Amino acid sequence: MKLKDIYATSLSLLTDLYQLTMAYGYWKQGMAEQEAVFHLYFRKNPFKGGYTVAAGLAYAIDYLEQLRFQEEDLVYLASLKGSQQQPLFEPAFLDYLREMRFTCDVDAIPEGTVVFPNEPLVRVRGPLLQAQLIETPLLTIINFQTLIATKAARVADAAKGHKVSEFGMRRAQGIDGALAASRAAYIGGAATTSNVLAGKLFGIPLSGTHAHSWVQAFTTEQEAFRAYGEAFPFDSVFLVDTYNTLEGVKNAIATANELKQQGFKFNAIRLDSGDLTYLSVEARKLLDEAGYTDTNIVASNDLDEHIITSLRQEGSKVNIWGVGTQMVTACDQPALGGVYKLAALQQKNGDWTYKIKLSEQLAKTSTPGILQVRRFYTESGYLADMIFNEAETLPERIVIVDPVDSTRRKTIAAGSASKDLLEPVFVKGKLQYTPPTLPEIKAKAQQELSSLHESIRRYLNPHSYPAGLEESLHHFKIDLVLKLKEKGNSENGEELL
Ligand SMILES: Nc1ncnc2c1ncn2[C@@H]1O[C@H](COP(=O)(O)OP(=O)(O)OP(=O)(O)O)[C@@H](O)[C@H]1O
Ligand SMILES: O=P(O)(O)OC[C@H]1O[C@H](OP(=O)(O)OP(=O)(O)O)[C@H](O)[C@@H]1O
Ligand SMILES: O=C(O)c1cccnc1
Repeated sequence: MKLKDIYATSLSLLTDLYQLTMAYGYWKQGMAEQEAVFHLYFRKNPFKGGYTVAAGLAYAIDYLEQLRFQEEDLVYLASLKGSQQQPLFEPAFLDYLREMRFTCDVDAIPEGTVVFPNEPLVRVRGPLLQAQLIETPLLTIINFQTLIATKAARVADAAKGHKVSEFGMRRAQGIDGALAASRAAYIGGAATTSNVLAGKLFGIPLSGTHAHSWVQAFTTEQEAFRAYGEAFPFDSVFLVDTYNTLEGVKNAIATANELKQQGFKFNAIRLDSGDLTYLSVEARKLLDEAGYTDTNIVASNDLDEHIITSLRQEGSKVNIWGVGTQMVTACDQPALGGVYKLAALQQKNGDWTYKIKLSEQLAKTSTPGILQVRRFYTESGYLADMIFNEAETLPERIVIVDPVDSTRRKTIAAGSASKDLLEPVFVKGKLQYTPPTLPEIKAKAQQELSSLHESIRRYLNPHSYPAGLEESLHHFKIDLVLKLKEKGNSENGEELL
């Protein structure tokens, strides 16, 4: 298998084996077409933060649009054997998969939206077999991009309006990790990427400086700067720390002076080691004294939101931040714990049976229903989010209950402005949604983040945004949990309304 073949292959087998074994089981039981509702949501904001930025929907749409079992996929599935060397799947099931077309309804919260724990980012309604099959790919796409967009939003917030350049490809989790991270980091707040393929594929603006090896390749540092400056008279950034940082700044200034007559524009220097506050302050003095007051100072070296905050508080003169490893790998929390849970199943008579997954911890108990998220807001920002069952009538008086601590409640004044966050994306398998462009998604994320109170955006013990269950849904869920516990957990987690 060559790399190019990986990128050309059908993605229909990009799922866990158990999705296919369950699909086979549902098909054998005659349950394949039974209408089901699943929700994709996470339980905790990443990085001990107060918010999350949704991302990855455009990838998920592409995945769902191509979902169709190809002959090569079916040949592979036909080759799979069980422990007694018997075929894992019978041919008639593979014929079913061959004819299968995606026919689910998918509703999703648009990319760039600020979201909170327990809110369905994606709701899938359709034939049980199909809706189950797509669990793993939806999670792999949405979990990762949402995580990285959130990390990037935190980094950009720390930079307080300074440009953040994403430099992460070399440390990213493989090729797709690098590409998806560049996309998500751009959504979250990075202004540019160094990943040229991400520039080509997604239209993200590129930026870059040069490496230490460039300086090492010449006899002297000044020769290296001169050569680079001649090659890029308007776009050079000199990396000044290969030997001695402040001597490097002086060499950069001398080179800029030399090339001035040729119209050279002294864009920036980059610092990549040492005490970035001290060195940036000293570098700024040298640059200003030489008349280069507009020359920028880029810093890199394992930066994250906390180091950037600290450097800013220390009075650093850095005004462009190159951030790689920590942002694209989300080093301090390398996965978002998004899950995909069955919440309702339709009976033959058309009635819904609501489903629940119990857990010892209430926080991990899923929410039954056909859920929607309603966001209440005022002119000055977001007020609260309510998760409710769209299939039931809402009471007059709106009370939102924290899903983990039911003593925390918020009553919403009648007539408050609101919008529902889940939007139709696929209707009966047909795409009905025009995905916004990447710059539009990025702009939305910026606007959304600015609607959040500062106390929710802070890193340390952020205020928790009121996002919870509509009161009657909360009661329904708790009653169901209690009933199931009484039955000793041995019976199906379900309730007919
Ligand atoms: N003034 C500062 N305040 C807080 N953190 C800083 C400051 N200056 C640099 N840092 C951070 O401290 C860490 C320094 O790491 P380390 O000591 O490994 O780098 P270095 O020795 O300076 O450079 P390198 O190993 O890349 O040559 C980096 O994450 C850097 O961003
Ligand atoms: O530190 P990051 O946030 O990941 O930013 C990207 C890093 O990649 C480059 O150096 P590289 O890591 O190749 O070498 P270095 O560690 O010796 O600087 C660059 O000089 C940055 O330091
Ligand atoms: O352009 C840069 O300066 C760059 C790119 C990738 C990694 N580190 C730095």
